[in-house]
Amino acid sequence: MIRLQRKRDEVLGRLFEEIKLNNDNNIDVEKMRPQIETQFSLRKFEPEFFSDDVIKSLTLMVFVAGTETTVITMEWAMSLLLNHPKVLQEIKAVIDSQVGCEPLINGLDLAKLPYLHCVINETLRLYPTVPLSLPHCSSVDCIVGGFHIPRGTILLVNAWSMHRDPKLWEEPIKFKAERFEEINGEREEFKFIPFGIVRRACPGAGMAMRVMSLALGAFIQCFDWEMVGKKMVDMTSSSEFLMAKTKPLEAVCTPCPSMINFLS
Ligand code: HEM
Repeated sequence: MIRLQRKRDEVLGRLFEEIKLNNDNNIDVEKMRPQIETQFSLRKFEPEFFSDDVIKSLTLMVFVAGTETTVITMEWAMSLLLNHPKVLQEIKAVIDSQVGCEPLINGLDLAKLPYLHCVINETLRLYPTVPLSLPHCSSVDCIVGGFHIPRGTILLVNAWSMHRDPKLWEEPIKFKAERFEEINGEREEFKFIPFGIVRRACPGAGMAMRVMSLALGAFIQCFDWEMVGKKMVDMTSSSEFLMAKTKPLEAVCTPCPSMINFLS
């Protein structure tokens, strides 16, 4: 642990030095910029709070909370699409007609691809990457579902079972992305909570949805995807804090003829 922490400190330290060198005399509060730069610029106003250690921890949190969750969800989404080739073809057709071959899909195109958004939501419903969310602690005595919960109890919310509850969802086990076309807002009835809810909900949810849509969109725009052999992709999940696939996804991708110029 100590060795790893030192290594982590070195990497972040180098990143800090680079940013400090580039920006020492050049801080423009209005400009869009990476999170670390923003924190450095805030140090001017609250030097005691924004110490190197605090900035390092906040930066690290974004890596820890943001990378694996996003990658695991994309792997689930791609696996579901391979097992449902018609849905994959449908998205591909929309990308071909709405975005075309060049340039690569960008943020503005996402508004034209609502179905891709539904596919990611349906993936997060069936395979919520953080199935038990993060532990919370009750701040007062309360009664939930008839159970008395004393103040100070550590609580886990089982998003996985809520997302598959037949009382809340029609055909809950079925992959049916179109169900999200009808759901008005992702927080409807709080039955869909892959990012938690309210005050301590995931602050990276918007970014995660955007990054996943862009990456999956680009994969589909650039390549034709097929399963390896005739077997369906194995969808067994691990039972860890982050719910990953037990068997990593293997797939065959071939560059789309129309994208070869762009890709090369
Ligand atoms: C598919 C991707 C992601 C999923 C499924 C996910 C899910 C979650 C969940 C369930 C929580 C706990 C919410 C609660 O306590 O009720 C959480 C917290 C958090 N997430 Fe995410 N997340 C994702 C991506 C990201 C990204 C991209 C970032 C940052 C760029 C991020 C940063 C955080 C942070 C900092 C917290 C802790 C918030 C707090 O305790 O107040 N997450 N996330």
